[in-house]
Amino acid sequence: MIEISRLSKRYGGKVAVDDVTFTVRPGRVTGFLGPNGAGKSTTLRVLLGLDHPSGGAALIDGRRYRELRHPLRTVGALLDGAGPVPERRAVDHLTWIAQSNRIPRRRVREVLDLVGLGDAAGRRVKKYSLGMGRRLGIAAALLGDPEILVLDEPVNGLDPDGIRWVRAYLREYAASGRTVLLSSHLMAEVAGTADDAVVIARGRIVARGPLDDITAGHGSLEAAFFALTGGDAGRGGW
Ligand SMILES: Nc1ncnc2c1ncn2[C@@H]1O[C@H](COP(=O)(O)OP(=O)(O)OP(=O)(O)O)[C@@H](O)[C@H]1O
Repeated sequence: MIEISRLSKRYGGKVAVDDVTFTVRPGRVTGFLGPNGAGKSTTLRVLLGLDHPSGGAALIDGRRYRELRHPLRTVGALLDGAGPVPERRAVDHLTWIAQSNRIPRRRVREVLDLVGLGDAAGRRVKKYSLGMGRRLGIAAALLGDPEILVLDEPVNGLDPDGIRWVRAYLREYAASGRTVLLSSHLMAEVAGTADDAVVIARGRIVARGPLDDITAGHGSLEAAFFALTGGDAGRGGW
């Protein structure tokens, strides 16, 4: 369970996240949706202990990330910017993460096979395509076999096969009673994968709840979003 309560984050005088509250429940895929610059990554960075909140709290199973005893076994994350050393082989990158988190080495092979990189395990990461890099990031998130997955824009750079695989995998993950938070600026992506949605614009939550409730009366998630925000998608585009 993820609980974000009254979370705020300012960078200097700029408010990136403003009094944000929502819950992500087990057994469901929750889409975290908003235009570029809405505050999604900032919220996730605070949740994963990479940034301090200016106010409020972001808790994982009732604790701050830094208080978790086995962080990677509790929550697996894919965030932009935290890539592997390009010279490293994929298998070595994952082995290093596994060893530093007391995760059995055999799990490295398992996750590489799981994401379809079994045959490319020995290749240097700099030779990977964008899509392969995404798959490797997802493999790293899965290493600790966590109860909770937090993925920021996981399908960026993936080909249609990869997108289909991520969708099916996340659905299966949630169906087994685990928790999935999927951040995206792509409405169709969230509409096709999530059970619940949290919609953020300009740092504030504009809607949250079951996807069907949010879209009810609007025809589509896209129509709902523009109705909720008065047609203003925020600072960036979708
Ligand atoms: N380190 C920082 N210093 C200053 N401003 C920041 C910093 N990080 C984020 N911001 C600002 O906070 C706001 C929210 O950014 P954030 O990256 O959380 O949005 P986002 O919803 O994840 O967008 P995207 O889909 O483009 O990643 C933006 O206006 C951004 O410019």
